[in-house]
Amino acid sequence: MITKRIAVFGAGAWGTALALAFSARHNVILWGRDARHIDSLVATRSNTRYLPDVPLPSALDLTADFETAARGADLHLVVTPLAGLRDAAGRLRRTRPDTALIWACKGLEAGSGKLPHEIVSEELGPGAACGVLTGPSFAAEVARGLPTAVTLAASDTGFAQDWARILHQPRLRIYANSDVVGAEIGGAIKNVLAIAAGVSDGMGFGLNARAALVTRGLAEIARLATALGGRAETLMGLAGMGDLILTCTGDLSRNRRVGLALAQGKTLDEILGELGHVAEGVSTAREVVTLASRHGVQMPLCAAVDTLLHGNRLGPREVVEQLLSREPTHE
Ligand SMILES: NC(=O)c1ccc[n+]([C@@H]2O[C@H](COP(=O)([O-])OP(=O)(O)OC[C@H]3O[C@@H](n4cnc5c(N)ncnc54)[C@H](O)[C@@H]3O)[C@@H](O)[C@H]2O)c1
Ligand SMILES: O=P(O)(O)OC[C@H](O)CO
Repeated sequence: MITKRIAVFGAGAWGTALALAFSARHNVILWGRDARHIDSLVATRSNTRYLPDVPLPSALDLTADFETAARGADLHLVVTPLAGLRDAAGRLRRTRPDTALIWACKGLEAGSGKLPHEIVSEELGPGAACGVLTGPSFAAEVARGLPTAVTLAASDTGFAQDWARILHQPRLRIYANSDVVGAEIGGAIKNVLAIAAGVSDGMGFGLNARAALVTRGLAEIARLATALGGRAETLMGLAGMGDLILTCTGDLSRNRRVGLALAQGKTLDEILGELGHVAEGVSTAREVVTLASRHGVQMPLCAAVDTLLHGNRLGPREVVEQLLSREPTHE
């Protein structure tokens, strides 16, 4: 077994869960940007704000100093919301230009619509040693050691295979893949569709409607991914169908919970205030509509979510009626 020094950036639910899981076999340091939050983790040996009821092992180091975390690590794992990836990659370029970087954030960058690997390439240059960790994985379950399987995708197959082997554990299974675009599109768009599934379930549309939504949603994801150069089979795997099913059906999903609350008539501001976590589907819904239209890809479900979240005050029922009145096409 090879032991590595791993720096995890982002002390929210997912960063904490991954730090905990990897600390079973590696030397892990967890960085958070808020010194007071890190002080509370140090004092209580738990992350009561983002991942309650899970004790942090004594072997897990904690810091609010970015350079301290970055300096000695063999692997830099960025698990901030997507909004923090550009800044983290830029800081790594300055402190550790030789970085091996994996990110676990999902989404399209607000404003630019860029995928995570495009952000990283702009910050670190095109030849950086890097990849994305994604797939069906609720932090609370990984933190409890429940069996989980995810994808590590990198355009350099050797990087994906090497780090998948190093990070793999029996209860956190890691499958290597070389399709970064497919893996990232799967992870980004399933969050938008989970909001739709929450709305549908919250309005009592039933199990048939949810199955239709997941299936037609997967078709939307695959159309966009292939238009951008991804592979259709990636979307049949963990990073696509696997994560879509989990997030559309599992009530641990923050994105699904946004949809459930919209169906109750709550406003987006109220919902995000109460959630206390990031729900990446909210900003990704805006960006995916622009990206899809730029590539001539039809994504009616994602467009409906965007209308509901950011549009001209149509309620869930009107948006669903609009969708149902569309002319059916070939499957
Ligand atoms: N929670 C999960 O189950 C899960 C699983 C897989 C992937 N993800 C992805 O991981 C990413 C992080 O999710 P999370 O669940 O940990 O979120 P979270 O809301 O639980 O925590 C976010 C953390 O990041 C910090 N933060 C916010 N903006 C930041 C920024 N600009 N720079 C640095 N830190 C910042 C917050 O202070 C907080 O500590 C998201 O992209 C999410 O889609 C989450
Ligand atoms: O809670 P969500 O909706 O952000 O989903 C968490 C993970 O992405 C599930 O794989």
